[in-house]
Amino acid sequence: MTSFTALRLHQSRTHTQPDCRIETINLDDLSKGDVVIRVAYSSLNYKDALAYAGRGKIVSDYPRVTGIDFTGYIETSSNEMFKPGDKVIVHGFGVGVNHDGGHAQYARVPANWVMHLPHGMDLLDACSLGAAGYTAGLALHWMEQCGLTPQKGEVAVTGASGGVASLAIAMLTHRGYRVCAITSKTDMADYLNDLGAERVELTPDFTENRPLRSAQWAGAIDSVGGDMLAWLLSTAQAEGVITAFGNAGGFQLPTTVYPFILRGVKLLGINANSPMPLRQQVWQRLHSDYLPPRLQTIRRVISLTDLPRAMEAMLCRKTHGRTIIDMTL
Ligand SMILES: CCC(=O)SCCNC(=O)CCNC(=O)[C@H](O)C(C)(C)COP(=O)(O)OP(=O)(O)OC[C@H]1O[C@@H](n2cnc3c(N)ncnc32)[C@H](O)[C@@H]1OP(=O)(O)O
Ligand SMILES: NC(=O)c1ccc[n+]([C@@H]2O[C@H](COP(=O)([O-])OP(=O)(O)OC[C@H]3O[C@@H](n4cnc5c(N)ncnc54)[C@H](O)[C@@H]3O)[C@@H](O)[C@H]2O)c1
Repeated sequence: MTSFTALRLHQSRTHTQPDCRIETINLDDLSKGDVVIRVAYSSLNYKDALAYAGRGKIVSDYPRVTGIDFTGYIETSSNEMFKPGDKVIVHGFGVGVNHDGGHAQYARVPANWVMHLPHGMDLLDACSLGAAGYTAGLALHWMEQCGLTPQKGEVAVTGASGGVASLAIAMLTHRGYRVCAITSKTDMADYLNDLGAERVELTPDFTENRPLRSAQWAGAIDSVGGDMLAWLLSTAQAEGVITAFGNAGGFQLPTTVYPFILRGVKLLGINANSPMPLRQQVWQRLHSDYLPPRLQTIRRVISLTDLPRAMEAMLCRKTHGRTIIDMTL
């Protein structure tokens, strides 16, 4: 492993969008850590696409290997928790943002960011879940902690064809929830029905901004933010539970206090960068009762060379499901 291939962003002298290069680098080029991992799979998340485009304050310094999640084998470790060949997953902790990430054949990270895969889980399925599956699982975990059950009523999932949302639909329907998939893509109905959605609705018209509307949802999982999240709050049932983790459609929240004080609606914030004990708890469930079926339908496997094109497509809302990078291709 003297040298290997990586996708790195470099600061551009002329543009806010960084220069993206697939290049040969050495271990010494990577951020520091006591564990070296041979990356088997990494994935494309919205945050990687934002980093690629230089949008938002995602990457703190350059050059930077992108990739906020990955699975692979321990190559070397000076920490006794890990031995060569162990199967592991890494996501969060600033990986791919202020520490080199998973869009490379090798990654080097501190040992306390690394998690063994749940026993029996394979590297491809684990990466197909990745940060996205963890986010969907964490949302479901907190919603159920707040009393959501399938008997309470329908659950809405917005940005429905996206990575987190596709996994959320498969997880929810597998657990017996009735799901309404809300999408702006007219050609995605068959895909969303295949994942188990009972109904597919097009993004509503937000022009009439009302504090409350007819109550529909016992719960909602929102990738979009902005007007969409405000609309979900205004259409939630009494004691409905809404999880917010996304900003794909905007970061403002033009709402009122009425859903909270007249219907007792619960708005839960979801941050996938959780402490390790919570990660381990949710990952165990992702390998048991939360394990979504249909991962093969949700994932598309590409090579590192194809990744810049996939990032462009994600920014234009032309991707669906999860995009997985196989580092051996
Ligand atoms: C997988 C996870 C995801 O996909 S999350 C979605 C992708 N993330 C984004 O789009 C957010 C990108 N970030 C931003 O646009 C900016 O950092 C935002 C949030 C607007 C804040 O910028 P600005 O108003 O300039 O403030 P600032 O950078 O001086 O920070 C203010 C205080 O907030 C903190 N902060 C910043 N970023 C984070 C973060 N990611 N997590 C937790 N805290 C954060 C800063 O440290 C700062 O606090 P302090 O003053 O240092 O105590
Ligand atoms: N809080 C966290 O820890 C956390 C973790 C993972 C993802 N996220 C966020 O969740 C969101 C989804 O991430 P992903 O990786 O699934 O991305 P994705 O691109 O796969 O999915 C986003 C979906 O939202 C849709 N969308 C975008 N703009 C829209 C709009 N204006 N109206 C309606 N739909 C719109 C897209 O078409 C796509 O289907 C992103 O905002 C991401 O940053 C947050």
